[in-house]
Amino acid sequence: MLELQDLTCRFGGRVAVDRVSLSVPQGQMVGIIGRSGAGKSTLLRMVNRLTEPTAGAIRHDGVDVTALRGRALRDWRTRCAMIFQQFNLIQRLDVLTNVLVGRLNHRPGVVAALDSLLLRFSPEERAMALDALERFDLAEQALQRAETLSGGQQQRVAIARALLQEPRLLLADEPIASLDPRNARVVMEALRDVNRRDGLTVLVNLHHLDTARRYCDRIVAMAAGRVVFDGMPAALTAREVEAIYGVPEEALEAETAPPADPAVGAVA
Ligand SMILES: Nc1ncnc2c1ncn2[C@@H]1O[C@H](COP(=O)(O)OP(=O)(O)OP(=O)(O)O)[C@@H](O)[C@H]1O
Repeated sequence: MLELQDLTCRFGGRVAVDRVSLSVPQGQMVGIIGRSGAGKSTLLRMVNRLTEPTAGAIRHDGVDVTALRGRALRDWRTRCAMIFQQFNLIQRLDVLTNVLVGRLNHRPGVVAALDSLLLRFSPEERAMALDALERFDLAEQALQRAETLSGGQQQRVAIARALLQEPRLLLADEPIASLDPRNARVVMEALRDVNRRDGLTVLVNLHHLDTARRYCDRIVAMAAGRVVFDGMPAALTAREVEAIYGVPEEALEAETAPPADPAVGAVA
C-alpha cells in the first residue's frame, strides 16, 4: 500500500501540490489528470523523492519514505521506477544496453559507478533484458541504437528498463504525450500488462480522459495542487468533468495537450 498524507510541495511562494492524501493499494492502476500546472508531475516526482516534499508524509508498506536517506533512498528509487514523456534513453547506445541500465541500481554505489562506466552485465542480466524486450515485441531491435526507434518503441524500451529494476511501483509522467494514437495505445497496453501480470502499482499522468477511463482502475483529478476528484472511471462523466473544471472535457484536453511534435512518435 502506498499512502500519501497531506503531501505538499512549495516552490518559493507557489504551492505546486497542496495537502494531497491518497491510499493506493498494491497493484492498482491510477490515472492522474488535470490542467497543465495542476501539480501532477510534482506529485509523481515526490513519490520517488526526485522532488522533496515541503510537508506531509509518504509511506509504502509501512515504511516512511519521506525519512529515507542514502542507500535506503536509492533502494526506494529502485523499487519505484519512473518513465517520462521523452523516454530518457541513451540515444547512442543500443536498445539492449539501455534496458540493462535498469540493473545498475541493484549494486552498491562504487560497484554501480564502475560497472556503469564499463557497462558490465552478467549473462543472467542479459537474459532478463532480452526477455523484457521480447515481451514488448522488441527483441529484433535489441542491437539497434535507441535513436533509430520510433517514439512508441522507445517508450516500450523505457518500460523494459524500468522492469529490470524489479520495481513494485511504476510512475509514468505523461508517457504517451509525444505519441500518435496507435503508439499511445501500444504503450498503454504495455503499462496495463505490467500492472496486471507483474502486479505493479502504476501511477500515470494523462491528459486524455478516455485513455484514463479505458486503462485505469481509478482516476484522480487535480486542480491547483489539490485532489478534486478521486473515484472509479465510470464516475468521471463528461458532466462531472465540466462541473469540476468549468469547461467541457474537449476544452480541458485541448488545454492540457502538449503541442504536436512531428519529429517523435512515428508509427512502430
Ligand atoms: N522546479 C520547479 N521550480 C519552480 N516551480 C515549479 C517547479 N516544478 C513545477 N513548478 C510549478 O509547480 C506547479 C505544478 O507543476 P507540475 O509540473 O507539477 O504540473 P503538471 O500538472 O504536471 O503540469 P504539466 O501537465 O504542464 O506537466 C506549476 O505552477 C509549475 O510552474
